[in-house]
Amino acid sequence: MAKRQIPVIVLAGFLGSGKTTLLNHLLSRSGGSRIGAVVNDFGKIEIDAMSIAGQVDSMVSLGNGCLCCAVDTSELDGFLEKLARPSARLDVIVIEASGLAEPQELIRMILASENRNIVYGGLVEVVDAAEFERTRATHPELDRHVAIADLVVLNKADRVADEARDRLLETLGELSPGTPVVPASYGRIDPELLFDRKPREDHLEAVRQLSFEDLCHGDHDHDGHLHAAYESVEFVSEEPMHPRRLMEFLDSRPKGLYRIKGFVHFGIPGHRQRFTVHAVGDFLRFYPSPWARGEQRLTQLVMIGRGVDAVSLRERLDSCRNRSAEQNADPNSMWGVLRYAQS
Ligand SMILES: Nc1nc2c(ncn2[C@@H]2O[C@H](COP(=O)(O)OP(=O)(O)OP(=O)(O)O)[C@@H](O)[C@H]2O)c(=O)[nH]1
Repeated sequence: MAKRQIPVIVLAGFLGSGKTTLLNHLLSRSGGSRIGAVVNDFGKIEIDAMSIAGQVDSMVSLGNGCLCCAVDTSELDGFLEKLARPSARLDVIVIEASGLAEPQELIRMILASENRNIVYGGLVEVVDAAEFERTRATHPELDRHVAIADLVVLNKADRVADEARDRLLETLGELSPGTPVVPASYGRIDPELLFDRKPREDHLEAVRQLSFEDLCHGDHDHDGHLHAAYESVEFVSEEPMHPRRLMEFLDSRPKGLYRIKGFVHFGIPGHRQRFTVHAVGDFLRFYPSPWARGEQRLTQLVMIGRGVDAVSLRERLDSCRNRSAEQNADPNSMWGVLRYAQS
């Protein structure tokens, strides 16, 4: 009997569209299926990997830079080899691309892999219903990503009115005729939609054609990639953060700073939990949760944007450190943070 090959699904979508949320949903709803994940963070601190660790059957993390730019694909091959070994007993492997990755490059790497245990399983493109029209105006490349998808998830449907959602469904349908588009909130889609989906031949053809063009033009050009214009800035503090000052920073964050993610330690009595923070465009949320046992109380932030001044960002965040959190434990100081908190 022929050996079953493990499908490798690419999960892509612009910064903050909800890829990690969707992956976590899949992991919690996988039933008996065993899922392996490859997580590719854009920033140096692996926030995405930390946000899913613990739930996954097998995970490898590739931080600091887009996987789609790997000149040497042996790194990804090595990871796939590790995940696809029979002893891992995985049913499916999901590659969560960075929010700035070029999915067709990742698909090409999978197609080029000589690993006989795997097979390309399709592209799932996550679209942020609240941000898509704006993002696509600045990044027309996103249309191309939707066009080669095998499943489009119109995520954050809860953030738009019904009419806007219907318009978006229509637009997405036009961008990728014949491709299923499913509206979702918090990535809650039926896992069966992914696992039994075969990549469309015409989409694969489009990717292959690109590959041929690239060959004709020599080395492919990363300047045209989404991430060429973006940079990430990291901030780490062992000292707790001052809630009011941090809120001032977040409320006046520079326009080009599209994405912030990470964990914040305030250390204020009554609020000593880990506050996961997410900003996507204008959206801002804190999610309080207990620290893991033995986890170091740290603030770790990754900020991703265009034309941002890294030095000034770090200076501004430095001035948010609360050097004596105990003395400055004003019970009202958390109010601004709690306004954006969601449990
Ligand atoms: N309201 C709402 N928020 C959502 C939904 N899905 C995700 N979010 C929130 O959006 C933020 C970003 O979600 P992530 O899953 O981290 O997005 P991502 O695509 O993995 O982000 P990057 O890896 O940085 O590109 C988080 O605060 C999520 O809780 C949704 O359907 N509705």
